[in-house]
Amino acid sequence: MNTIIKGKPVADRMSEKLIKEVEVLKSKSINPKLTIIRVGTRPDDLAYEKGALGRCKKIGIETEVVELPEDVTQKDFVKELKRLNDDDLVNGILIFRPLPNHIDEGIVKYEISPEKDVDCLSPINVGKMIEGDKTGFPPCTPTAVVEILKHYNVDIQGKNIVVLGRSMVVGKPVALLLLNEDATVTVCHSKTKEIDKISSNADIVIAAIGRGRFVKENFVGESAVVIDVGINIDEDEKMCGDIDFDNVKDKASMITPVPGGVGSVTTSILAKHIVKACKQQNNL
Ligand SMILES: NC(=O)C1=CN([C@@H]2O[C@H](COP(=O)(O)OP(=O)(O)OC[C@H]3O[C@@H](n4cnc5c(N)ncnc54)[C@H](OP(=O)(O)O)[C@@H]3O)[C@@H](O)[C@H]2O)C=CC1
Ligand SMILES: Nc1nc(=O)c2c([nH]1)NC[C@@H]1CN(c3ccc(C(=O)N[C@@H](CCC(=O)O)C(=O)O)cc3)C=[N+]21
Repeated sequence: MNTIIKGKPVADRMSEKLIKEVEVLKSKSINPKLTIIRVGTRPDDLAYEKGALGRCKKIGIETEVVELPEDVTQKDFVKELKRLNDDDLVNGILIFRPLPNHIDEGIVKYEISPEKDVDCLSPINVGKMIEGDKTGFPPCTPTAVVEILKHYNVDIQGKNIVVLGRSMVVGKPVALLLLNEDATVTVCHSKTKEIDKISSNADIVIAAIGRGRFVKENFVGESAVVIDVGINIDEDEKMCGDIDFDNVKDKASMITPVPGGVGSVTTSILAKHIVKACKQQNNL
């Protein structure tokens, strides 16, 4: 028996709570605001932008997109970022990644104000995440994974969790967040040997490798919980995850779909971070 665990109920429950919180802020003449910095028009970025703007609008969060040309200089990029850091009306800044090659993320990450860094680009927020300091902002997608597990009452404490992928965007932070929730975490990557054996021993498998339908039933133990973070486009232009859903679904006890899974919760976490940043900046 398996249960398909969808993102929408998680996102909807979070939204309801956020709508009320924003109403309270607005009654005090405080208007939470997100500013997105997008360089160029990558389809990935545009997909996320559409979801984020829609979600914020529903919740009552103001939004603005600063669209910079593909050939924007590093100097102009940083100038724009500093302007937003100094703008008291902007509570959260989201910079789409990856940035073009000529803009050095290693410099940008030290420029964004940690108080407005709602998707964990700043090393200050990375440090807070490692320490489990709740005043920071862990990245939205890994936080969405933890939120889904908690929403569906999946035990995390003491469980063996295998994370497939070790990027700074998903794999590494999700492993740290789950470690902070008292799981025993194993992180696998492209150099891991016998990855299917390791993965199939886990109580919970989290896939974030960026390869469409790569993970088959031999990666999944009987009754494991399977969380699919992947967003890929297949040969038929259809969105699919890193998990081969049809191949795995009967073996898993719970499994997230793509679309309709983790991706749909990511934008709610972003909205939650904006409200949190806004409150912190207003000493509430
Ligand atoms: N739902 C959402 O909101 C979001 C979804 N995503 C999606 O999540 C997925 C992962 O994204 P991201 O982390 O940025 O991707 P990256 O390409 O940055 O990282 C992929 C990771 O997977 C590992 N990997 C690649 N191939 C294999 C393999 N065959 N076996 C084992 N490990 C492998 C890589 O290992 P190594 O380090 O050794 O190279 C790397 O650590 C993508 O599909 C992306 O679209 C991303 C952001 C948000
Ligand atoms: N700093 C930064 N953080 C990111 O997390 C980040 C980024 N930059 N750059 C771009 C990629 C890509 N990405 C997507 C997220 C959701 C959808 C998506 O399609 N979401 C749908 C739901 C998809 C589903 O249902 O699974 C929605 O919001 O409605 C797509 C792409 C985030 N990224």
